[in-house]
Amino acid sequence: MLRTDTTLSLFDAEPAPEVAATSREAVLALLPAWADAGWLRRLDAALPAFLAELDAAASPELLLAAALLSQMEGRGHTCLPLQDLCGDPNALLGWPLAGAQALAELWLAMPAAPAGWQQALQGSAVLRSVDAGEADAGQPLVLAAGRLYLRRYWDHERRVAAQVLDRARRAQPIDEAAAREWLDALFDAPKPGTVDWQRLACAIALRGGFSVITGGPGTGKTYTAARLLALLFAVDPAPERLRIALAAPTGKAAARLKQSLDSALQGLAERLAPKLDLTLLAGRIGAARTLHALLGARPDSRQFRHHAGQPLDVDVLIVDEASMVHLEMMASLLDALPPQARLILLGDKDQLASVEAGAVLADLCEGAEQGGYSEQTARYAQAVASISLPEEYLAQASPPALLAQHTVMLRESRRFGGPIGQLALAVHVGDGARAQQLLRDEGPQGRAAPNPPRVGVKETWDAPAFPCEHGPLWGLETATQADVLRLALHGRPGAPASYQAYLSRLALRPASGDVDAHGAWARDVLLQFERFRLLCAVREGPWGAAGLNRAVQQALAEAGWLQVRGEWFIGRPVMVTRNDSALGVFNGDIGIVLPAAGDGGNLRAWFLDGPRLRSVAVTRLSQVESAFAMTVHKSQGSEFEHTALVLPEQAGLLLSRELVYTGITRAREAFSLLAPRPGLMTQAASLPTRRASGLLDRLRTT
Ligand SMILES: Nc1ncnc2c1ncn2[C@@H]1O[C@H](COP(=O)(O)OP(=O)(O)OP(=O)(O)O)[C@@H](O)[C@H]1O
Repeated sequence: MLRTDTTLSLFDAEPAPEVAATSREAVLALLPAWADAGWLRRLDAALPAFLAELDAAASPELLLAAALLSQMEGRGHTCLPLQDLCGDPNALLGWPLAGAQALAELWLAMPAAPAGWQQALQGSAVLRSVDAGEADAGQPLVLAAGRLYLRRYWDHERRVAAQVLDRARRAQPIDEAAAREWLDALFDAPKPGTVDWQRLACAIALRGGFSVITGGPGTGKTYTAARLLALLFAVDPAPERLRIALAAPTGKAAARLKQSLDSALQGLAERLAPKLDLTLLAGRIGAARTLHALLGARPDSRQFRHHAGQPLDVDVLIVDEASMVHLEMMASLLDALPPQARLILLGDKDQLASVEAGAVLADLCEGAEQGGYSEQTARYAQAVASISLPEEYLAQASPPALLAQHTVMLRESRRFGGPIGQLALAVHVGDGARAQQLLRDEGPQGRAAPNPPRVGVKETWDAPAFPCEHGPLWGLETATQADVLRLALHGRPGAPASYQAYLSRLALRPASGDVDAHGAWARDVLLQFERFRLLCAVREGPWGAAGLNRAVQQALAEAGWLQVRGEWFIGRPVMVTRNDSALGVFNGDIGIVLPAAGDGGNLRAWFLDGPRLRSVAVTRLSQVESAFAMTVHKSQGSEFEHTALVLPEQAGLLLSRELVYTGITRAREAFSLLAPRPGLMTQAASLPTRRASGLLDRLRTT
């Protein structure tokens, strides 16, 4: 289940002196030292101390397990599976050598099998054993199905699974003849011997209260969602009252969803006229919002305005970029959705999960590649969508999993067939050698351009020119920070988009006073900035987002491109790091600091939400960071003409297959990889991550 990449086994450590048992005091004494060494966070060491105060009889096993659980939760896992803890603790925890050795010594005094752990954990006043049938008395820890949870995450998992399954079971009444007629109108006639997965996705989403449409970049998730909305609208008995809402985890992803849906609906209008008036449908679709805004986030609170007692006013909710929706948010969303409403999740199951705990979409889509459709689903697909599902997509297990009957994976990319798609595929299947070959060999076949001119840049950036023989893909596996800076400012042959595009526009500020021209200028600067981005695997260090932000900013100041004066200066790109619903800015929003229109305009951060331009006085923005470089995590939901992925010297478990895949799929026309030493990408491609969670087991219902 979990990655087993580690080369060190805990038990390879020097044999430690025989330790028969340990005490709670001994464990509590060790943990702060482990936090000092960086193997645990302070928080992880503080939790057992707190639990020991609540329960003076808590076992040493419980205190150690609580610290490890807290650390796991900080890395995105929702629980500590005892089986994996006993099987390969090192692979589970991913500690560096010194940490693994320290743990190995303590390990000798710990139970060797899950049953031993279970016994040592049970009976404490701070733990509720669901397996032992204990009642809920508000205990902070929960032991269920051999997994140790922080109470909160156990509760979220339970609620998400119950809600998803309930909604999937809630069959919607269907007039099959009408559905067939509309699917024929919405899609071209099925080609014999092929499966139109988009058509199937619409048919499947029509019959349940819950459905998932997954697929890689450009496979037509939004295109399909537009057709699905038209279908739902067409077959609804009272379409004029249908309330449709759109949402995504970030403002940018929400704006993209709305834009793509609008253009897909425009493309459909002619096809469906005069049978269906899509302007009426468009009028029923609300603005695309962030999930926080949709649910009604309250300042400094985890509670939302909408919940089961005050549900959302919606009949159909489409959530895009669902891979970024973490467990807690999914639980809140499902709670707030009226029971009869339909939820349609769109997303790429292979992308990185959110930084927060849980990988809900990946769990929901387990087995989506194989289909796993029941005979009943196959009959329905034939009757309603005229699709004959090949044997290989029918369920091997009997009875078939319920959720598979509500999930469709789109398989043909319309935008990503070229070299970038091939590279993403190679990484996705773990073929690092092929990925490297693509980065080395992908020549432009005549498209080579000379190195772009270098303007106003210090000599240090002018190391030997980047090679000319590369097209959309390029990798430099012995890169220096100067290479990264040079690429950021000049691009490379085959991929000219760089920060130079927006920097050169900064100088074109129109005469003061002309508000329209000022707005057009701000828009242009923002759009040019969005053409290129440096993405990092990590935040800290010279190869991390924070380090590169400082380096790029300093280099641009030295080169005279930016007049850096204090924190706020014209041209500083900023990323919002905390939702502020009062200001209307949300975590992940990217803006650029520019003056307000008018004489000596005060500095404002300007943002683009799709076509809408807005600005916020910089004095009101407290939670932002520079955005020349950003982590791959933060880049989800965005695409850039040219994306450069910078890998760090050391990233431990952070450097995963999903991270590199997500970085590559942010590139629209060109992708560059910069790494300080060879082999990092191959290593990452061989390391798939699976987050520990009990959701999958709960969802494996038939
Ligand atoms: N069946 C189809 N026929 C023609 N064009 C299609 C079809 N499906 C998708 N497209 C086109 O392919 C492009 C990508 O589609 P779309 O944006 O819906 O993909 P997506 O999976 O939502 O992408 P993303 O990964 O960016 O979210 C769009 O230009 C869309 O119009």
